[in-house]
Amino acid sequence: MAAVVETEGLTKFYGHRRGLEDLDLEIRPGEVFGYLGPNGAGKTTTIRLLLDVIRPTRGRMSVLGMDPRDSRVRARIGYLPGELALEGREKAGDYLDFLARARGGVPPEVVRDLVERLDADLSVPMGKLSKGNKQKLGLIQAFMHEPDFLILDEPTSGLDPLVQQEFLAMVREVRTSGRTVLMSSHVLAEVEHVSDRVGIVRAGRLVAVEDVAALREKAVRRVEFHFDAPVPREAFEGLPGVRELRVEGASLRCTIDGRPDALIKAAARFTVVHMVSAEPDLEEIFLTYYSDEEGRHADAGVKEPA
Ligand SMILES: Nc1ncnc2c1ncn2[C@@H]1O[C@H](COP(=O)(O)OP(=O)(O)OP(=O)(O)O)[C@@H](O)[C@H]1O
Repeated sequence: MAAVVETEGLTKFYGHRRGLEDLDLEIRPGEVFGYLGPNGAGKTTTIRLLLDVIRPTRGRMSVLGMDPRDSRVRARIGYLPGELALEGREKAGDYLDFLARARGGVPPEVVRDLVERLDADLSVPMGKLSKGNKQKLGLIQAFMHEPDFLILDEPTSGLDPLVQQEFLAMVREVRTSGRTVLMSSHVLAEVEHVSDRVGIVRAGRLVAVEDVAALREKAVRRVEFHFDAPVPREAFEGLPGVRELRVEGASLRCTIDGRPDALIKAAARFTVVHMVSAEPDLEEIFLTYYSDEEGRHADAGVKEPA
């Protein structure tokens, strides 16, 4: 099947300032693509180009197999902007009804269902919406007409953890139905559980595209085993991927790089009473893409405080 997004040498300069340069990107049908980078990396520029809000300095692109200037493209896209300009005294709920009609008559129960799922309070005038409710309204209008392609710019900002979970469930449902999602974020943790692939953009350039499953396999995990009796250190030395090995009496701690298979088989020769394996730290891998030759993190803004 044809790509949902295909760009070739896509470039945008704002005067002399680089917004995006030579982007070659392919987003496949039915995938959730996480588009990651720190502030100012070029994520919003990419999104605005795909939506024909701004025009490229050079390069070419197609969206849903068409030129983004083709007016038929927009109707098949659901878009959540990074910054929603929602002002005025009109009730937020009324504005949503207006959008539902403008999208060719979205059934009221579909809108109601989304309002309930995201626990949105739209009873107030738009100018008085809280940041979280503004974001929810933005999501509802992006999802409600069941578009073929969802473009979500920083979708989880301002959502509390429970609502974030519901949002991620909605994204998974979109994928299950064979539709496609592009979501930007500056935090890997926000997109890694739902993305099939992530693209990492920095200073206007795409520096990597990675399969999330492959990233996870490469990731470093911290592992602990507790046995019913002391174990010999030699039994665990030299195992593939095992580093920082510490054996103290009946406890073993180490990091494991890649598959834990050999370590688990070695441990299984003794009686394991307890085992702890931390989630792989993908953020660590992600940050290596942002390090310069000296290993410093070039963009401190990438990592959010925990
Ligand atoms: N309208 C504009 N005029 C001039 N420069 C711009 C304009 N829009 C973006 N830029 C510049 O282009 C670069 C990329 O910005 P962009 O907004 O695409 O980044 P981003 O990754 O979306 O960041 P953020 O997370 O802050 O939105 C930045 O250096 C930014 O200052």
